[in-house]
Amino acid sequence: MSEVITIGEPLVILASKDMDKKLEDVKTFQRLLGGAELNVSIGISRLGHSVQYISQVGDDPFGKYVKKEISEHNVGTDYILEDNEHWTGHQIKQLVSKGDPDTFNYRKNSAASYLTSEIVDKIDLSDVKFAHMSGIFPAISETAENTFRKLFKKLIDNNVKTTFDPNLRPQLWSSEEVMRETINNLASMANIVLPGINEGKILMGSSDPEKIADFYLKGEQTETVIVKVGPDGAFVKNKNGETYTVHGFKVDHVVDTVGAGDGFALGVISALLENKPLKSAVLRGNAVGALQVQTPGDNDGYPTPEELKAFYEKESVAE
Ligand SMILES: O=C(O)C(=O)C[C@H](O)[C@H](O)CO
Repeated sequence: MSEVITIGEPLVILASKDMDKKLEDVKTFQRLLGGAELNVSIGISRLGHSVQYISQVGDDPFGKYVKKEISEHNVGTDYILEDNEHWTGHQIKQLVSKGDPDTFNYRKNSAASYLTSEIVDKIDLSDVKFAHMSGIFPAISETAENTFRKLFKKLIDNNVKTTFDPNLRPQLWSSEEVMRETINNLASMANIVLPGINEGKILMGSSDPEKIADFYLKGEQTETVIVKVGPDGAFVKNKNGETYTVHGFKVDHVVDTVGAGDGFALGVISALLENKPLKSAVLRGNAVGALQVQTPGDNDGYPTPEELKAFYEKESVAE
């Protein structure tokens, strides 16, 4: 039983401790936990909401670490299966003084990529108000894509509100064309679509936020599109043609940009769960994104309710 549900692949992140070193030259790594949809789950839980994370890990030390950490973050593990034939996915990540870090994935044939669609029949949606879906899980294998689509259909049939973050990972797709077609098709199944401007450029050929929004508003289930425009915040357009921009927050020192988009998604979802208006939810998305980029891990900057309140006070804004 939970308010939120999501599906994804957890990754053990081996984060470099050697500043600005190429991945092949790094000598010391720190073990952290990541995976976009897991990041969202961790942040939702930190803000006091219940969440179940659907996935599969290997019967290996990384799988055991991942499951233990997930429980410690108070994220539900009811739908995390164990596969004793495949290993848990992992990733190595650079430490950079500026820009986005280089990453390399060891996730081909991972345990999560073998999560079959039978799991979907076992999922109880009775208390679920939101499901967060992202373009990563359907990219990791055909099996994962089938499971993802079956879940999406069940969510629609049960009137569960859905958010969809394209989360482009070109290295996981067989071609850019397959990525574009699949992601755009999946986006049309979601109520709220959360593309970034760079993703818009790749997926529909424009970096104009309104054009991106208009493109995704054609989706069958889509009611609202929120386009992330980086430090400037986010542009919102809904089916009624209403548009507005919600400002971002200035960050003096960016430590690591990874996890900011997930922070945005969880900020929006958690605020909507608390019946805040969409504008406030988008502001919270921007706030959580800004907090996340100030920390080295993929999810360690997500706030508790008290930390979020303190951030708003410091920024002199009200939600
Ligand atoms: O889930 C992935 O593909 C990752 O690369 C791990 C990170 O935690 C994720 O990118 C953050 O969005």
